[in-house]
Amino acid sequence: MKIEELIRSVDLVVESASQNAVRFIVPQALKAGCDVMILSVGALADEELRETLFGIAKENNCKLYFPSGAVVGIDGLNSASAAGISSVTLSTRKPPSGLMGAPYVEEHGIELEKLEKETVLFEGPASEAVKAFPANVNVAATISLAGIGFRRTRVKVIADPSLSRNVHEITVEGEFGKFSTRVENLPSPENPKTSYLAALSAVSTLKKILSPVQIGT
Ligand SMILES: NC(=O)C1=CN([C@@H]2O[C@H](COP(=O)(O)OP(=O)(O)OC[C@H]3O[C@@H](n4cnc5c(N)ncnc54)[C@H](OP(=O)(O)O)[C@@H]3O)[C@@H](O)[C@H]2O)C=CC1
Ligand SMILES: O=C([O-])CC(=O)C(=O)O
Repeated sequence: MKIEELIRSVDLVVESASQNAVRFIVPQALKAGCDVMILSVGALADEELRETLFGIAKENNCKLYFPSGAVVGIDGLNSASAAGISSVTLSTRKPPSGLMGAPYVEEHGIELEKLEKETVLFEGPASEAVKAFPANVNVAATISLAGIGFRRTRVKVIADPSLSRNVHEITVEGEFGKFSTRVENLPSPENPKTSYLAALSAVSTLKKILSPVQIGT
């Protein structure tokens, strides 16, 4: 069955494919009246696409869901953003093999397999991080959407050969005070590229959509 036919017969589309899939499928799905859950959140760093999607969702009275993905702390960030937030930082540490193929790594000729100790590969705003590492720091996009946007959210990407887990640390400061979170993610049993928690967050978001009881922000 073609995508165009499929979206006419469903209530909710779950995108878990790629940033290109977000560009291609999500506008069509929203126009067809579907709610949409997006995992390739990095696509939303493109301001034009972001405003288009938010606009179509509003016009068609559809919901766009962005699960917490591979990070913890989006609940606190959501609460904190009801008042002023002064800074949000994300530090992502991955085994070098988890960063292979990233455009930033290719463009800079970084020889990941030769790294012997932890190495900071990138430091900059989330707007650049998600383009440099589209399959690795979608979490930076989710944090940007929940908090202070893609330009003000600061991201560090570190390759660490001593790691077997994907480690994401978030620090947020604002009128509420300050919090820090750290998660050490095991890979998904069926897909070593992606943290298991990201898949679980999609399952949890589905349950939240269907449940009459909502817990947490
Ligand atoms: N929000 C978060 O915290 C996280 C988000 N992600 C993101 O979620 C997405 C899925 O992750 P993951 O499962 O690890 O990715 P994979 O690359 O392992 O799998 C993606 C699958 O989607 C297919 N696909 C990609 N683009 C299209 C398209 N345009 N139309 C149809 N099928 C398509 C691919 O097919 P083929 O191989 O044939 O191209 C592949 O089977 C990725 O964008 C990833 O970056 C991942 C982890 C955490
Ligand atoms: O799975 C992870 O740890 C995070 C990830 O790839 C992403 O955010 O794109």
